[in-house]
Amino acid sequence: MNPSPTPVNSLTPNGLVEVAVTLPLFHTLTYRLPEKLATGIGIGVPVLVPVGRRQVTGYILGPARATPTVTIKDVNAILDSWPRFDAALVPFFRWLADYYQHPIGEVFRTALPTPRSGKNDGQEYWVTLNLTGADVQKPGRLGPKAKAILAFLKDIGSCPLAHLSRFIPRPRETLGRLARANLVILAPRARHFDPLAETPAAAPPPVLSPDQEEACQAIRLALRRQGFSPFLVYGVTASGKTEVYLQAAQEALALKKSVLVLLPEIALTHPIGQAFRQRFGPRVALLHSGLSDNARVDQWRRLALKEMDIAVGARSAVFAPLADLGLIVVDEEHDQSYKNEGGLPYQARDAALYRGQLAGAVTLLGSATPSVTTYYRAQRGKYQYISLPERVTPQSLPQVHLVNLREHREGRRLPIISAPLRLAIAETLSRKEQVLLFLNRRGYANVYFCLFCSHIFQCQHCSVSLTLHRQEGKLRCHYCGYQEPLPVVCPQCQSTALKHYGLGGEFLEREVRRLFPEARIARLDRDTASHRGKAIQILEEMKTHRLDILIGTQMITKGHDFPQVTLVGAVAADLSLYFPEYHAGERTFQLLTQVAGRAGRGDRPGQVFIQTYHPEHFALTAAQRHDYQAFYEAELAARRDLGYPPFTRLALLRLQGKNAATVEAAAHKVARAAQTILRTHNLEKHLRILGPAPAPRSRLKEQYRWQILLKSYGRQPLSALLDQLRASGGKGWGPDVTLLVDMDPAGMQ
Ligand SMILES: Nc1ncnc2c1ncn2[C@@H]1O[C@H](COP(=O)(O)OP(=O)(O)OP(=O)(O)O)[C@@H](O)[C@H]1O
Ligand SMILES: [Zn+2]
Repeated sequence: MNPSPTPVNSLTPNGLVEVAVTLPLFHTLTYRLPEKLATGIGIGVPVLVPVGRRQVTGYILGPARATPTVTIKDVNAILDSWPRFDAALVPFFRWLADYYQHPIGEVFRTALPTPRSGKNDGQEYWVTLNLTGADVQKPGRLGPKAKAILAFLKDIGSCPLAHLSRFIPRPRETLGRLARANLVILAPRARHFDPLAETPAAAPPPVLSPDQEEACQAIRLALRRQGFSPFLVYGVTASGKTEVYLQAAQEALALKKSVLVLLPEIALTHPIGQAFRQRFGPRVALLHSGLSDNARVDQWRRLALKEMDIAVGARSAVFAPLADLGLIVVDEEHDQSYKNEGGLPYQARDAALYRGQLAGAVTLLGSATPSVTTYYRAQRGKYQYISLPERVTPQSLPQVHLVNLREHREGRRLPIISAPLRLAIAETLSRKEQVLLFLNRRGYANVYFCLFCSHIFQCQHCSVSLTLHRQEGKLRCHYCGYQEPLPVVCPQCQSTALKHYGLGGEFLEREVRRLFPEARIARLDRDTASHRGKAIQILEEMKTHRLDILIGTQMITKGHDFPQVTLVGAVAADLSLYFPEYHAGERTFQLLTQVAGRAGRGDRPGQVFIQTYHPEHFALTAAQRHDYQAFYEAELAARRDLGYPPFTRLALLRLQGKNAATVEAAAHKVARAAQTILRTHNLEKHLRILGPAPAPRSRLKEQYRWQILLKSYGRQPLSALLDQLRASGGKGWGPDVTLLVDMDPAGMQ
């Protein structure tokens, strides 16, 4: 198919092009496209350009917007012939840079897969037989290896060289001779990676429930009308949202539009990708950072070249090069994983909404636990509201029990699994049904300390305590990766009375194995799923009932459809309540409702045990009663009182650097500058500046951190302040201090 990038040479008679270079620059640069490079090159093509003495990767955004007065340098080379994005996406990238106050070059660095390096990367050699079947018998003077190769190829015609080498060792030299004799053709081909190759055969689509039918009608109507049309699809767990997305995609494809589906977690892209592949075949691409670089680039290329027109992926798939975008689905829209930390700090759901607006696409935000902000907007009519209040599966929502841990001490001991939960697990196992245990903490214990002098083992690079990983015999920092062997004496008082508290998944697993030695048990968290494919494998084992009990962090709470799970235990439901964040209650309600939603999705009823010290907290009681509305109203009232989103917009200014004193000084300087701007621009009524203060994690990865929180009524005052601030901080805020703007921060940590 034709790559057909929008040609720039026809648009730029003077040969000047605008290039975004992958450097922390807030502006784009102008280069001349030499005649010899100009043919076929277009918007989105990666090029090599000189910046100072360096050669830097950049992307062509279009003809130069203005003719600069300085000398203009030439584009040095074209790195690849196919465009990474088309003209329609350029305004999207500009918006990202602008909204997130981020250097435009870095936007591209975050958004795009890196161009291939190395010559044959992404290509492989194929061997093809160049004879008719009869001729194969003829050539008499060939050695045994040559004959073996021809015989091998006779059956299959052609295959990758690597495949041939598995059967006929070291064939290259012989192949060279055969190629020179025109008996075989040896040529490179683009390597195809198909991450969804193993998709099992499809079951026929179900008969839609009346609610699903109604939802699909509304979405179809919007698709046919064409134009931006955002929806909140609020559907309880197992209400069949996936089927609604599939139906919507069907309609979009019928209208010759492309489809983008976002999921918050890599592990979820796989089953949903498979559901789309089953329905729509090989036009479905899978995009996430867990794929190899080559596979990712290959999927990207096939989308850009319009060989595929459905992209299913995690957060960064929001940048996927889909032309004629008609439908965007953001599943589990409430999920915090949509926020990128590090690099460009974008929120993929918010970015998807903007992309939908630019493309004139129907944009579906789906969740059983919509974020308060999304629900608020739907109530105010900004989004169309679709509700799927019932499960489509045979059983209704599970019964939820709150277990008050205060009442379940066993002597002086506080068991990690209370008696009621233990009994329920035993009964569930005896019925040959499955159990899911949720504990949102990794490792064995997250605090290791000296009983004698109370010394707490902390990371050398971060102001956080080290987590005990007992199996490995290590203390590890969950922020920077620092690790050390498990100490046996306290460095402060030389005592050997070292203890731990704050139990994590590793401990829970040990305990579960002890209590239920017969059960088949696995644990899924970032420790056990560190290598590619492992998470998918564990989830697959769970789905096919080769496991009885799955223990996991938030990775297992949402989206998954395990019909034989009838018991869910939330082991320490309060963990997320203790976070010093304004949305701690929201997060707790979401986690518990989602994990509860994994129970009873098949033929048999489900039940849920939530272990807590705060059974009276509204986030827990609402989760127990499956009462989103009650939770929402209580939460919204609190947000209004305290001036938090959706009533305000937040931005966090983070200052960081290696020297504590300069960072602190810079933080005060920024705060003073912000106050001045506030006064001079009459923004005081609309915006509040809180801080500066040391960040809750005052040191991370050797960087000292201070922060200033901006709370703004409306977006305008906030962007006015940030623009002014950037202008006044032109020369930087202090030696080796960086200022990062985190728009709509996910947390204050
Ligand atoms: N109309 C239907 N009739 C019967 N079964 C259906 C129907 N629609 C979907 N299902 C099945 O119901 C199960 C739950 O659907 P799905 O996983 O889409 O739920 P969901 O709404 O996305 O839930 P969650 O928010 O928990 O992810 C799936 O196994 C799906 O195949
Ligand atoms: Zn650390």
